[in-house]
Amino acid sequence: MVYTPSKGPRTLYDKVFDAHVVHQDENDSFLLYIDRHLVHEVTSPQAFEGLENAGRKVRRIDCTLATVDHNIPTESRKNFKSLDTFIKQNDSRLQVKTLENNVKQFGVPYFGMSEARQGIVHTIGPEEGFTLPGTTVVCGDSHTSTHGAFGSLAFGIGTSEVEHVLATQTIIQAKSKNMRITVNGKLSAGITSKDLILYIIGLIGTAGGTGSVIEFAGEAIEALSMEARMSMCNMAIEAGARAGMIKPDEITFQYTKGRPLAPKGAEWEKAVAYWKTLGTDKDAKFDHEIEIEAIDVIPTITWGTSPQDALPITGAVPDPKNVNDPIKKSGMERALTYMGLKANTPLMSIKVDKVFIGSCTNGRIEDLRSAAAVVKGHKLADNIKLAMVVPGSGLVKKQAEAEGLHNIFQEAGFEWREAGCSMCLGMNPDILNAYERCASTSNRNFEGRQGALSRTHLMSPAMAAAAGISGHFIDIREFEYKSQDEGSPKLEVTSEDERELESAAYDHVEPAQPEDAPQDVANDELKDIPTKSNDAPTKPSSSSMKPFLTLEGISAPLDKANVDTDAIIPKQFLKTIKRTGLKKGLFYEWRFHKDDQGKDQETDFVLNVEPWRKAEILIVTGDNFGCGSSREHAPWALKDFGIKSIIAPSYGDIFYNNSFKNGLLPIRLDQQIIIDKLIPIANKGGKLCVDLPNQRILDSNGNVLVDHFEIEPFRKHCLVNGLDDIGITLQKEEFISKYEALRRDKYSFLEGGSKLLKFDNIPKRKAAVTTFDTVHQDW
Ligand SMILES: CC(C)[C@H](C(=O)O)[C@@H](O)C(=O)O
Ligand code: SF4
Repeated sequence: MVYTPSKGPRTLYDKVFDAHVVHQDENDSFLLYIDRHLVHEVTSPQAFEGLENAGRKVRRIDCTLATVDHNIPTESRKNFKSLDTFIKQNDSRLQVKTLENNVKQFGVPYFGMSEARQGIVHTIGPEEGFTLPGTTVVCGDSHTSTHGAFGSLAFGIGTSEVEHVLATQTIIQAKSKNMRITVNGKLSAGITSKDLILYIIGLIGTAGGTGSVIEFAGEAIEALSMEARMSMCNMAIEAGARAGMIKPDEITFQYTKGRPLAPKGAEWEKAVAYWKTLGTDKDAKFDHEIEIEAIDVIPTITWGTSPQDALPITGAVPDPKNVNDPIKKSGMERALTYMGLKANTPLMSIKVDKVFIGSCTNGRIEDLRSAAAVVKGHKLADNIKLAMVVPGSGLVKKQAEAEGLHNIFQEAGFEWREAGCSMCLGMNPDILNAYERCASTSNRNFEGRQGALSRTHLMSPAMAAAAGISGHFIDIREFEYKSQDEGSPKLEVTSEDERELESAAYDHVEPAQPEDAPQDVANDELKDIPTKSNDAPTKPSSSSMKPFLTLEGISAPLDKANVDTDAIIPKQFLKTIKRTGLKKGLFYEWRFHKDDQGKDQETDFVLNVEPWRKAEILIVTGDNFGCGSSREHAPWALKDFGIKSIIAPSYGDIFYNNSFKNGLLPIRLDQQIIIDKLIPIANKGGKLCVDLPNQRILDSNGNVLVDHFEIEPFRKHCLVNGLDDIGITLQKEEFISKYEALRRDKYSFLEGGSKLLKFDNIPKRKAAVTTFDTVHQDW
């Protein structure tokens, strides 16, 4: 179907969406062109494997950029010789080496561990100018929303979609709703965008943005630097939104100009002229509008196990006694127990064990500057067991060192680390021990996130640094700085300073490379990397789906809200390079506890008890099932256990999407209907029948319990026919090529992409890691 964008006033999201429609099908499902695809080691192995098994290539290596971030140790790389000696955890090493093998095989530009430009995907994209205004950006990672700070449409995808994008450079999408959050007035001195976004999530909740793309607008947003805008959009996903976006403006252009991959000369002018047209039109309609007064925002931290558990630092731990909703009340009680907190305790009296400054939310140069300004001249409090600063990228680290920030941190007792995700989710050795309390600048405080039974409090870099110095949470506005004399602390950086420092960050000289990196990766013995899956009878690719028609099976109740994907499958199970074998990890922290010998023992969690051990349908009473991370391991684990359908009031967007790609049917139903009609049956372990063709739910006697549930026609079509998305999209080659021709002309400033990256340290003849000469590959 030919797509005709609306002629009326449009939002920023509408405009970027419209500019990328390759094809619209009858069912209101769109094929969107993807300009930028970031790849990391956790969510890509199965995608590359699928590609290889189907004999497909990466369609646009110039639109693809890979790096390693989640699994890598953050200790000094001075003695880095090879991945074999440096990464001690076998599964982490395997995942990193698998990516190195894949980028080599498929010719994808890649920043490996011996590259100064390596870093967290969401830090390196903007740094390199790979992320550009008005583009579509995807990555197998939920915090891809970060890039929306440039006015790009940026969202996280699952592994099946990573494979889809690698193969076709497109993605199948439904149009989201438009939501605008306007922040009027100016933020008070010392209040950061992290405080603001925590405040917003506290207000609208982690499901507040579900189904929507949020545009952040208003005077306070326009005054933010690009890095501060990135922290905001980074956490849009924590508000349940598909993406967060901010209109590109002079601040955006200044930040972007001169980046290695930003357009130059006439192409730059052409690009800016286009980018200036992207702002929301005056009379454009939003489905939801929220207005906030900046003056109301004060330093904000979280107390519980969800980012929405945010409170002003002057507040106290909430009391479940004051809550009527039974699901909320029990969630609050559980969070208090988990966090080891008593109701009504003033937040500022809570002591801290560890401090983590870093992550894709707050691991950029401005974040480190504001933390260093706090730390300068102080020492860590005696009760702090560990405080670490982990720059978001090698270039951030270099810049910080050029400014002497590392000395400030180290003199105060902080550890100064190498770039990576680190303790944000602890897939590497940086984890909290059980019951340790951490002041963290990351974005998620889920149970077990930073280590089993760990306790995370989210806050801004300045607040985390101040907690380290004080030993307990403290209001940054009352903190006594010692560094006024030298022009520090800089809670705000003037745009002039900023420009100078930013350009310095990219004016780097490549460090001398260790002998066997990365040009010699080709010679590395990648013996432990299976290039083909051994344990599956059929080759796994996204095409191996059985049709879903009716399902009759035992139903199990789950009386919880905001079940995040970290809870569905904790991080330690993400290190697999396969799609199978994840049954043990499903709800791991809830299903198992350790006995005295450290062995796993089953708890009385519902899925450990007969008859629910054989449950095929999960009935969830609370909202927002599967929120958080984009890990497709969540539906893989559910399927591996035997769950084939989930019924809940609402879902995290990415999880919802990922489920369909794996033949797992998520059904949205009104909470009251679930509680009244389905839960009584599930509580008894009774059977339910999901009839997808007729969109209804019956009991085992054939009585209709729900005579209609909604499902998008395209998704239903694919499920009942067992259709493979990639196969469907490949039939639209004609439209994709046509779009690419238009793009080469109209958006010529996007051409070139990551293939323009220079790897000065890699002698041409040995450039095995990347093959830049093939831009458009034929199928
Ligand atoms: C590993 C990845 C799938 C995950 C995400 O999607 O967010 C991770 O980055 C996280 O923060 O939990
Ligand atoms: S949220 Fe944490 S783990 Fe996820 S990409 Fe960002 S830094 Fe990495």
